[in-house]
Amino acid sequence: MDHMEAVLNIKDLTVSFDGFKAVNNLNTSVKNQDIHFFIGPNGAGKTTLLDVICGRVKPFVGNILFEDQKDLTKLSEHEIVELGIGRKFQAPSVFTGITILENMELAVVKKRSLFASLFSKLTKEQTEYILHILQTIGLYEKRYETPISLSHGEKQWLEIGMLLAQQPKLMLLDEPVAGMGRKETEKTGALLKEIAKERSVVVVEHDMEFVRECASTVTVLHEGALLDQGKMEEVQNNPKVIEVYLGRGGE
Ligand SMILES: Nc1ncnc2c1ncn2[C@@H]1O[C@H](COP(=O)(O)OP(=O)(O)OP(=O)(O)O)[C@@H](O)[C@H]1O
Repeated sequence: MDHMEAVLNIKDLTVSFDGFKAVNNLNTSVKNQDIHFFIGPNGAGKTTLLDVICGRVKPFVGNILFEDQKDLTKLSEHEIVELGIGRKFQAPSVFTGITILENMELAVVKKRSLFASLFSKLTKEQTEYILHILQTIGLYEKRYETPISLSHGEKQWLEIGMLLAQQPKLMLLDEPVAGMGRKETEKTGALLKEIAKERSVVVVEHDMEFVRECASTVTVLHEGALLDQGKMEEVQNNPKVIEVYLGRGGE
C-alpha cells in the first residue's frame, strides 16, 4: 500500500446519542503510515470516533471505509479486529502473574483460545517477531520479569507491544502518554515513529508537546465537527483552534 493512500476514509459521519450529535457530519481521512492525531476540547467527540472505527458504536449517518473497500460501520467489533485494526484501551490487559515474555506469547496467539495458546508451540517466526517487538518497546532485557516490576510507562509500552504482536495494519491509541513523565513521553513518541514505519497510527491526545513531537497530521474536533486539519505547525496558529482549545489551557 502506497504511503499517501488513505487507510481510513471517514464520510459524512454523524453519531447521535438520543439526538445529541457527539460526532457531527465529519469528513476526513487517515493516510497509510501516518501518525494521525485527533485533538480538541473535552466532549469534542474524539473517543466516540475511535468507538465508531472499532465498531463499538454505530453511527446515525455515514460510513468509514478501510483501505477503500470495507465499510467498518457495517461490521462487528470482532470482524474489525480480524481486518487488522487494533485498539489499546485504557484498562490494562496484561497478566501480572506471568512474565513479560509470556504475555507477549499469549498476545501473538490471541486469536485462539487462552487454553489452546497455553499449550501451543510458537513458530520460529513468531518467536523472532516477539523478541523483535520486545526490543522495539525496550523491554527485551526485562522479558523474564513479571509486569509488576514495570514503571507506568513500561506497562503502557508492553500493552502497545501486545497490540503489535497481532500485526495490526491500523493501531488506535487513546491518550497513550496519560500519566507519563516527559522522558517516558518522549520515548513513546520515538516508539510510535518506529511503529508507523509499517502501519498507520491514530491517536487521541491532550498532551500538546507530545502531539508536536510526533504527529504527522492533526485533526482538531470541536463539538463533533472538524475545525481544522493539517500539520501541527499550521493548526496551532489557527485563531479558531486557539480560541476553542489551545488558548483555553487545552495543554
Ligand atoms: N454513550 C453515550 N451516551 C450519551 N452521550 C455520550 C455517550 N458517549 C459519549 N457521549 C457524549 O458525547 C460527547 C463526546 O464525548 P467523547 O468522549 O467522544 O469526547 P472526547 O472528545 O473524547 O472528550 P475527552 O477529551 O474528555 O475524552 C460528550 O458530550 C459525551 O458526554
